[in-house]
Amino acid sequence: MAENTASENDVENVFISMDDKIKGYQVVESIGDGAYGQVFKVSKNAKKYAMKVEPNRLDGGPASITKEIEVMMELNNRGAKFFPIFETGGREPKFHMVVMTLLGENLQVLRMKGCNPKACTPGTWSRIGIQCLFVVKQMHDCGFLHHDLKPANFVWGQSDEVLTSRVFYLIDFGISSKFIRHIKGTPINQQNGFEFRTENKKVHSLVGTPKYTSPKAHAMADLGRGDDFWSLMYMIAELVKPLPWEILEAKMLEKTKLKSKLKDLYGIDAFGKIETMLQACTFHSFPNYEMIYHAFKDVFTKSGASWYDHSIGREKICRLTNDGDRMPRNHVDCSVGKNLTSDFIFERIHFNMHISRIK
Ligand SMILES: Nc1ncnc2c1ncn2[C@@H]1O[C@H](COP(=O)(O)OP(=O)(O)OP(=O)(O)O)[C@@H](O)[C@H]1O
Repeated sequence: MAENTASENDVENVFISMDDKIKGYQVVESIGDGAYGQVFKVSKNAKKYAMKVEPNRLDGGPASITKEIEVMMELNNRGAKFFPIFETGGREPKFHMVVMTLLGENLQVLRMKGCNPKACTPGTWSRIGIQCLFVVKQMHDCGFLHHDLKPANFVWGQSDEVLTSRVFYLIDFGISSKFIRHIKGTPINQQNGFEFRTENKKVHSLVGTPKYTSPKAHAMADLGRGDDFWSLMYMIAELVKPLPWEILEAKMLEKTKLKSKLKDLYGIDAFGKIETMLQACTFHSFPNYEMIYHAFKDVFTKSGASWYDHSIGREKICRLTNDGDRMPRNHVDCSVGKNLTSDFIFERIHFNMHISRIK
């Protein structure tokens, strides 16, 4: 779906079986499939990890895992929370691979397991919206755009991790990009040692997954932080009710998306001002994160839901109910959203805050 996808015929044939050992990691089971390759649960020294494997391209072209490793390492080094931790990675004879923190199920799967996959309660979708906003903002604060925000790329922490099993992590940085660059001659960690990279006047292919890409992606514009938020807004709107372009493709999808209004997708007039704000965002703009936060927060408050409700949809998923019963409730850190007071989210990292003022 995403940019740069090589077709099956353009890549090495790679068959990984459950008995294989790769760089000392024992393959345990397959846990995910994507456009670029496969993801396995692996183990080493009694610890479990996730390993993503991407077959080499026959034309010798770059592997998206190389970019993924670069981004993951920088997010880790900058202390960004709720991203997988890089363990090891690199090139094998027939494929590239990366080993990282093993996380839980993705939002797409969780939604399908809920009692009504087509509609979550306002308390649930607003809570998820706030958590996802938090993690995306951290990525932006580190100077990166994700470019492929969609339910399959938000995953819960592992089910047996008390603190993180109900918090969304962001994965898949294969087409992420940096919108800032280091100014030569300044110390690498100095806050004001960065500037915007040059804006591309035109891009040549659609970046991201068509269902969730921003209107500007369809116009082949160089994307900025606001465009990640279009994707996030579409992704959360899909938890409210199916998107009008759900089953459409190509031109019809684009046409329907461009004439749809966020306030109608959410059925809430107040979401209209988020649309206006995002429409005004350029490559350089610092989106109004606070406006999005308050829109979700208002819905959450009115819903009367609790931060400690672990469900997706109206009914708790069986496995979660069982885990939840055993857990000390006040120790479960699904309260990440609860802690997102203005202070926490808006005066936290601000690594590139000054950049918003450079034009
Ligand atoms: N660290 C992880 N822990 C647990 N599951 C993971 C992890 N990384 C990926 N997965 C699972 O594997 C799926 C595919 O992973 P990923 O999105 O990274 O692959 P991809 O080939 O880049 O996919 P895409 O088609 O979106 O480009 C995810 O949706 C998720 O369910």
